[in-house]
Amino acid sequence: MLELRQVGAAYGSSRVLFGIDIAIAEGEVVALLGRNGMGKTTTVNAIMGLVPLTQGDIRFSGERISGLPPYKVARSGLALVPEGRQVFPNLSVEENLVATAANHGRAAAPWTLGSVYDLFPALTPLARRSAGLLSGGEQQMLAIGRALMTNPRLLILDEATEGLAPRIRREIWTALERIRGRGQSVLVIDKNIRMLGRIADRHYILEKGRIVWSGASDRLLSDDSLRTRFLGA
Ligand SMILES: Nc1ncnc2c1ncn2[C@@H]1O[C@H](COP(=O)(O)OP(=O)(O)OP(=O)(O)O)[C@@H](O)[C@H]1O
Repeated sequence: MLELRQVGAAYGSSRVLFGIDIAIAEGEVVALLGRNGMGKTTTVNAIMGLVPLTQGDIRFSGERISGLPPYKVARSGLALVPEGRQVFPNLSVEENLVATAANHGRAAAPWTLGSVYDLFPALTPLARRSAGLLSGGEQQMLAIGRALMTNPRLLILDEATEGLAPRIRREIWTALERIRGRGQSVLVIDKNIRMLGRIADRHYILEKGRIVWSGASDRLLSDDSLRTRFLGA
């Protein structure tokens, strides 16, 4: 469904990605791993059209999406929950959820307000509260809920559990398991290798802008030297 072929990207003259190949099939949950500064966020920003490519191309459902502006990439059925959870602070929770709602992926059983509140019950009593007044964890749930309401064919999560209290992290991981259970395709960046090992089908490890390893969860979890070498974990 998503295919990156020899993707390169740079900020000005500073090259960050050097010919990356990634493939995600329909219904797969794939993790992108690597230490800080290795190019994970740049990769997802390149997918979303937020960073221009210096080489290679990106295809989604067979169509070339590299070179398209971000709104067209989103319309093709991709949704990114960026680092630092971006919600509209002056809109209520419910207004945030409906503001960009759509069915870009033409889902047969689309996400609705009801199914998002069911996924994140903590949001239900907050429906009318301004999003800017929510805690960090509630804002993250809202950011994920808002992305789901666009009914993306591929959901991309960049550090969705970063900086949150353990209880909230657990709620988000549980929600991700349920999202996965609906057959949603997901590309996820996170530092929690154990949880990713449970949730993701396959993993890619980025090191200085290159994919240095890819494989299934059991291989990642059983190979201590691999994790120490590339992830410091
Ligand atoms: N807007 C920018 N302008 C210039 N350089 C940038 C910019 N954003 C990131 N970089 C650099 O690109 C490299 C890759 O950064 P990126 O954010 O993609 O890494 P990451 O793997 O997502 O790391 P982290 O976990 O810290 O977010 C780093 O060396 C970073 O300093």
